[in-house]
Amino acid sequence: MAAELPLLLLLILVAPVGLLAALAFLVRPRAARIPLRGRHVFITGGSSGIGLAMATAAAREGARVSILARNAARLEGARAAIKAATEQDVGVYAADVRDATAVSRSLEEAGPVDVLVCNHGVFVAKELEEQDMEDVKWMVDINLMGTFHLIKAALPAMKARTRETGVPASIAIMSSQAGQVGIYGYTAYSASKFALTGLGESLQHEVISDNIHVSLIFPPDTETPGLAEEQKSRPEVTNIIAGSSGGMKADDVAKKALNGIKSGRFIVPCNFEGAMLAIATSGLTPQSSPLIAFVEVMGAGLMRFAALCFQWNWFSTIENWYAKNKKNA
Ligand SMILES: NC(=O)C1=CN([C@@H]2O[C@H](COP(=O)(O)OP(=O)(O)OC[C@H]3O[C@@H](n4cnc5c(N)ncnc54)[C@H](OP(=O)(O)O)[C@@H]3O)[C@@H](O)[C@H]2O)C=CC1
Ligand SMILES: CCCCCCCCCCCCCCCC(=O)[C@@H](N)CO
Repeated sequence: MAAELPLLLLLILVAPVGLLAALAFLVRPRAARIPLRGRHVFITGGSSGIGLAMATAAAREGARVSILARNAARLEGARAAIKAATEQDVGVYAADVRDATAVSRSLEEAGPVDVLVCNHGVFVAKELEEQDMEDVKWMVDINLMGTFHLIKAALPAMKARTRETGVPASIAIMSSQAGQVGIYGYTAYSASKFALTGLGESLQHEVISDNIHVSLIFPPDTETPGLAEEQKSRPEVTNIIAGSSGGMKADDVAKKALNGIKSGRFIVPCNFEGAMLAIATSGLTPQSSPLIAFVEVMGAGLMRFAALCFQWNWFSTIENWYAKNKKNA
């Protein structure tokens, strides 16, 4: 026994180092740094909430920022607010992401993009039975189809630009923690956000040869005008379950998002629960960090167990709520 002890200690030490070395060789795509200073950052939904916070932070870092949204007055308000906060002038484009022609026109006017942030998004939480199909279609059209329109329109010039400059570019997509796990009240919204993961994973394969890195950002409930509006009608059960992940401020989400983009991360969690969710749902997602890959490999079983505990808790919440409110009586 005493003779085997050093051997055992050696194994315990060597095994993780060996795994880390293997992962350093394995992980793909290769890590990249994507600078913001002096580059063109185009942010949809940049007139409010998370998009406005990202536009402000990017301008502060010395990027040339363009923002796109529908409401021209809110765009002008955002332009003034960013100017006041950073002394930078941003370009504003009034367009609806559902209108492919208007999106193309805006991108043409704005010029080639280095960092495309598809952040626009709409959400109304309701049980599917209570939700009109118009609202389902509205969320899918804006959150999913709008993102397709943007990427289709921006990609050719982005590719030409990376070829010309050799500096990596980024396509960032704003998902949600409701894009990692389905939640009561979010059938349409979650579907629109889960779809973005499929879009992003496939797209990363297609654009890696052009030195373009895709980032998917997964915020929890975040204090924004959009959330304030949503909370007026969000089902109580949705409120309780969404409360499993700590709420954030838009500025903090913006900081996490921009850091993720700059380090070329594919999955960008925003808080501690988000980090757990990222491990639990890592599946076949691209990963450029050996260290995070190590945590994913080691944490997979434990996070699956944690996930089952969360589901136990959520199903209990639903059961209790229905019992109390006699919905099924
Ligand atoms: N706040 C939260 O709790 C969370 C939000 N998210 C996601 O983050 C993103 C931003 O959310 P948040 O900041 O709360 O949203 P807000 O409602 O505060 O802002 C939404 C922005 O998107 C724009 N927008 C909406 N529809 C369209 C459209 N059809 N065409 C062009 N622009 C549009 C809005 O401008 P206008 O109306 O003038 O077009 C506005 O600038 C969304 O994708 C959301 O799903 C993810 C997790 C949590
Ligand atoms: C393995 C361990 C798992 C750990 C924790 C899981 C917590 C999940 C909470 C999900 C919250 C979803 C909020 C959606 C916010 C949103 O997008 C809306 N506000 C609309 O904008």
